[in-house]
Formats: sequence, structure tokens, C-alpha cells
Amino acid sequence: MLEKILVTKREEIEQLILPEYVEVPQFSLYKALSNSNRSTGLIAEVKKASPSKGIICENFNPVEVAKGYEKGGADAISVLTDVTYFKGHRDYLSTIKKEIALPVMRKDFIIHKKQVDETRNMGADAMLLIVGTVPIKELKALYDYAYSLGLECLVEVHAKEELVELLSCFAPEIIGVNNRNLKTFETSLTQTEEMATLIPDGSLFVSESGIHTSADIERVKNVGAAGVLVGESLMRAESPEKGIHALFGGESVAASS
Ligand SMILES: O=C(O)c1ccccc1NCC(=O)[C@H](O)[C@H](O)COP(=O)(O)O
Repeated sequence: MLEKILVTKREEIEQLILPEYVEVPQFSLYKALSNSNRSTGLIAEVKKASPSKGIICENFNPVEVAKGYEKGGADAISVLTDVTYFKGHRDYLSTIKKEIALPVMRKDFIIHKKQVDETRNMGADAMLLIVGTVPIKELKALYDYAYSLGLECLVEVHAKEELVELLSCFAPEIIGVNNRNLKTFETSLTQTEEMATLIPDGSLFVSESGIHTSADIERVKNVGAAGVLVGESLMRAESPEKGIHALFGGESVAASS
């Protein structure tokens, strides 16, 4: 699946026209997760569809979802901007960014400097980089370029070998362990548990994908995850606020209005 997505991305990059840069207030993902009011920070994802689940949310209103996440006490928002596989759009991110005061991360498959420029021009605060999508030195160059533009990166791994390769090159500020196997689409929190001890002390550790219950949050928290990235279970909830409450229960901190 990843290879198919990357073929599409390479085609898109050839046609890519950058949006105009509009100045917006910036918020730090790292600080938001580190200073969370809960024992585990929450990146709540705006996700209409996915390759594994098809359409997740029929009546999709990205801005309303993001506002609901903010009200429900999320620490940061992730927005899928890929059109082909996730039915996302870069305009969703730009619009959300103008409406909420939380860090907004672009979740896409970023493999070229031009996409980093695009991400900055969209108004994002942070972006995803996935180990294995480009050679590790290129990934480091994209990471450095992003930070030079004021964009933070969540650097994601799907396997132990990828984490070892990443750390042999550099230790990112924020490391995400994705619990999804990209070949079978199955998620297993064992991924987080098995890689936890390898995450350096200086990096913020985020567990991503397949988190559906408060027990799941406890499980990843117990092995040291400082944050979680949750999409599907929140998108399927009766409302974003109720979804966050169901995941965090008593720890849920709704934003003051
Ligand atoms: O979600 C998918 O099906 C998927 C398939 C192929 C590559 C990436 C994919 N998802 C991206 C993500 O990492 C998730 O959207 C994110 O971690 C949230 O996961 P979830 O809470 O399980 O929706």
C-alpha cells in the first residue's frame, strides 16, 4: 500500500502548485503535548476516510470536527490532507488553522522539499515524516528544512528496524510509533510496547493508530507514551467531545469557553 501511495505522491509533486502563504499564529506541537493537562497528550485527527476502512464519516465537516476536538480538550489536531486515499484536502487544514488555537499537524506522505514549502504555506504548525518513505539521510534533510521554516515534525516508524535506522542517523524531538501494519492494515499496540524501550529519553514518544478505548490509552501510557494520535474512534463517536470524554473519562479536560 505504501508504495502505491508514494507513486501517487511523486505524480502529485510534479504538478504541485504552492498555495499562497498567509501569516497565521504558530503553536508548538512539542510544547502542547509536553504541557498537556492529562497524563497523556492527545493529537485528535480529522479523518474522513482511509484505505483500510473506506468512508469513516459520511457527513464530514472538518472545521466542526476540529472545533469539537478543541472544545473537548485535545492538545493538538492532525489533519489528513491526502485527497486520493484519505479524501482529505489541504484547504481543510488551512481553514481549520484559522478557526482554532491549537497546533495543527499535516498528516500526509511528505517526501520532497516542495511539499514542506506547501505545508508551511498552508499554515500548518507541524507535519508528519515517515521513516522508509525516503532514504534516512533525505528524511533528515526534510526534517532540518522543516524546522528551518518553523515547522515541527512527528517522525513516524512502523517497525523496530526502522526505529533503529532512524536513531542511527538522528533522534527527532517527537517520535511516533504507528501501530498499523501497512501490509495487512491490522493494528496492534504490541508495536508500541515492543519499541518503547528504544525511544531515547530526550524524544517525546507518541503512539499512533488503533487506539479505541481508555484501556488502550492506559496500555501505551504504561510503557511511556507521552501522547496518542487518535483518528477513527473519535470520528465515529457521537460527537468529538463525547469521543474524547469516552477515551479519557475523568481525565478529560474540556477547554474553557
Ligand atoms: O488509516 C489507514 O488505513 C492508513 C492506511 C495506510 C497508511 C496510513 C494509514 N493511516 C494513517 C494514520 O496513521 C492514522 O490515520 C492515524 O494514526 C490515526 O489512526 P486511527 O486512530 O487508527 O484512525
